[in-house]
Amino acid sequence: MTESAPSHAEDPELETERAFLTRARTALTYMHQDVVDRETPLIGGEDNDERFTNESAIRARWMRAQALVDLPDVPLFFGRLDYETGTIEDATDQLYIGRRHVHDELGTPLVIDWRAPVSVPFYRATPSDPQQVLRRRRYGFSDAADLTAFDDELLDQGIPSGVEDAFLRAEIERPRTGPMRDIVATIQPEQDDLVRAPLQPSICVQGAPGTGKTAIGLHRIAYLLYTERERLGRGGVVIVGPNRSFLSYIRKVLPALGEVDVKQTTVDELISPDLVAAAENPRAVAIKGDARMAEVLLRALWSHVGTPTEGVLYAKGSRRYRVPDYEVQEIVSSLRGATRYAPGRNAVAQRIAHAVLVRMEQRGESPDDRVQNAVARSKPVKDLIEAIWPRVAPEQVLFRLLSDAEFLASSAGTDLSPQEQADLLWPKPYRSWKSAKWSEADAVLLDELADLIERRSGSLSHLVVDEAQDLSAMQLRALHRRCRSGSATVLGDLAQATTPWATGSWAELLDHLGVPDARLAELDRGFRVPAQIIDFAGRLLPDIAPTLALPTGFREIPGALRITPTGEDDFLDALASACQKALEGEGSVAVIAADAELTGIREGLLRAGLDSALLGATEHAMDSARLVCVPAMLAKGLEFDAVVVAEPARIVEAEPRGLHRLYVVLTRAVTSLHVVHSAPLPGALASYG
Ligand SMILES: Nc1ncnc2c1ncn2[C@@H]1O[C@H](COP(=O)(O)OP(=O)(O)OP(=O)(O)O)[C@@H](O)[C@H]1O
Repeated sequence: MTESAPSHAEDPELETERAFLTRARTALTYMHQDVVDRETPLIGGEDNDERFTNESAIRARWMRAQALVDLPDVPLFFGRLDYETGTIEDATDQLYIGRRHVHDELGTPLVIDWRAPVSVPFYRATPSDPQQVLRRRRYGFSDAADLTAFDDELLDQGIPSGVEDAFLRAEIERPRTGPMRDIVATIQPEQDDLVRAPLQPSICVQGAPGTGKTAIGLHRIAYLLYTERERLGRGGVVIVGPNRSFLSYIRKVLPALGEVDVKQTTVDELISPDLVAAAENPRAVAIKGDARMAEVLLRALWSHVGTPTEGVLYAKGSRRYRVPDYEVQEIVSSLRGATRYAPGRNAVAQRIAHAVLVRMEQRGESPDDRVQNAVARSKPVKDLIEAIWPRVAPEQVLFRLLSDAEFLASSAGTDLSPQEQADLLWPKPYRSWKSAKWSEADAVLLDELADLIERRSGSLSHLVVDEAQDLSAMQLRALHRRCRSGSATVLGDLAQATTPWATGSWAELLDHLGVPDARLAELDRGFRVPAQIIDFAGRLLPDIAPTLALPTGFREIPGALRITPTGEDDFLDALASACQKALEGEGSVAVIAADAELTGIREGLLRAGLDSALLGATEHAMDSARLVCVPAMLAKGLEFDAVVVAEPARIVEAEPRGLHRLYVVLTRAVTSLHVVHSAPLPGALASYG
């Protein structure tokens, strides 16, 4: 806790609270040891079911033990609610609220999980609606998780704390080192409403930078795993983030909340984990992400089904049965497009076999189902199907589309312009579909084709999609296929959409994701970024997202924003001194620049005398180095105490949606932003001053 929170250094009550903390810690250690020591009851036998049951039991015990590990730097409780005697059934009238449930050796609860219904008033009670709470106590902790302070609100007397904001502020301003922390002690009511929203309907949060979207998504998962563990356990939960740096940044939040079994991945890894992606031209990537490709693929696939010109002649002993060409044509055209492609082949075989059976019956025979199956598998039927409804792999279809201009044109119809078709074709085609190298955008198309050929089971129970505004229609469709009957938490900000294939509207995006009825909530109270910085970056909004409201900053910090114009020759010196200045403060520092400039900037900073020990090699050094160089393309979702932005004009020039990218870059700072530029500031920023 910083100085802004109240301190009670010599207070005997503080000593009592500390003693209680020690007692709770001991109890947790006991709970953990109990799970570790307990034998897992295993069932005898070695068949698959029994082995699976035993493995599941061992894993469940391991996970429980993991969830009960006491993390030394994470306080066990952060608040207390006092009720009038007798208000809460089966519980004491004083509840300590913490990250997980802790009980003593007799089973008496010591700390109540923040997710339990009785904890809700900690987040929602107000002096005007005390929800039967007499007193709400919040605790302050040192970075080493020592209890250092507390503050009371006497809600029944309508006395607000007066320092509630100070707690939140102190929490936000605690210097950043390493990965993201949980916000469980200070979740705000508008956030709590989304965290505790029921599993259905899905929710979609449009939120300005730093409004807590990512935090909400993670806490919501922890909450849902508490209230709906069984339903979610069936299919599992997956969090999809924009890239590995981001996933590494958020990796510790759920474990700190006791949840150690949630998969966190990127959309590319989820769709095609083993792909060694080939590079490709950005215009092709944008077209491949467009929803029109779904129609193009559908046509391309079904164009493999031909029109039969001959009937089938089936022989059994000396007898011959003929199904004429027009009847086979009818069968094929009634099934074309009516099922998935692969089951369609079987259906055609069965229908032809049935037509043979009818002829057998007409001759007084009495064939049964076995005969029908034998006919369906017979050579003449199989040969016919191979000729008119051939087996195809997704790769074969896409290979033809990307290498054969005529095939592409006939599949594209009027959906793609001639220029778009030209952009899609490989400049140098591969020799065969087996030797083709696929890009990430291709992998999504292959996924779509695979589903058109054979339906995917799509068993996930819940999907959290962070930075969803950047996903293409085709990626969203691929995600939907993995979670067909589940629900979703969709998080994003249209103003931060930097991909050329971004859909641009929540309605359209939710439709592609298969959750058109999701509840849409908008957040505009920014916690990360000081007000002056948000106001500065917000000048870009009328150009990049005119429909969105201007966000507000929760905090003002004097001197939070600095802008230094320089000449070209002095640029690196000015940048180095901005870094030195930023390093004088506490916490993490990032220099963010256009990707292509970064290596030069890093070398320039070292030449200008910046201590190489302080300077991490890449953004991956975030856990250890004080100062990291971050390419603008990877800044999304990250945050640093101090940010130095080098040459915004270069960031804007580097890509088609460069102004959106700049908006992302300018909103990463918790405490200070220093912009150093030799070229004029882009867009509406130019007139700032
Ligand atoms: N209620 C809160 N209490 C303390 N800290 C908070 C709270 N809400 C948000 N924060 C902090 O503000 C910062 C921004 O939160 P988060 O990254 O979740 O925002 P975001 O909306 O996802 O931002 P962006 O769109 O820029 O990625 C984080 O450091 C988070 O811990």
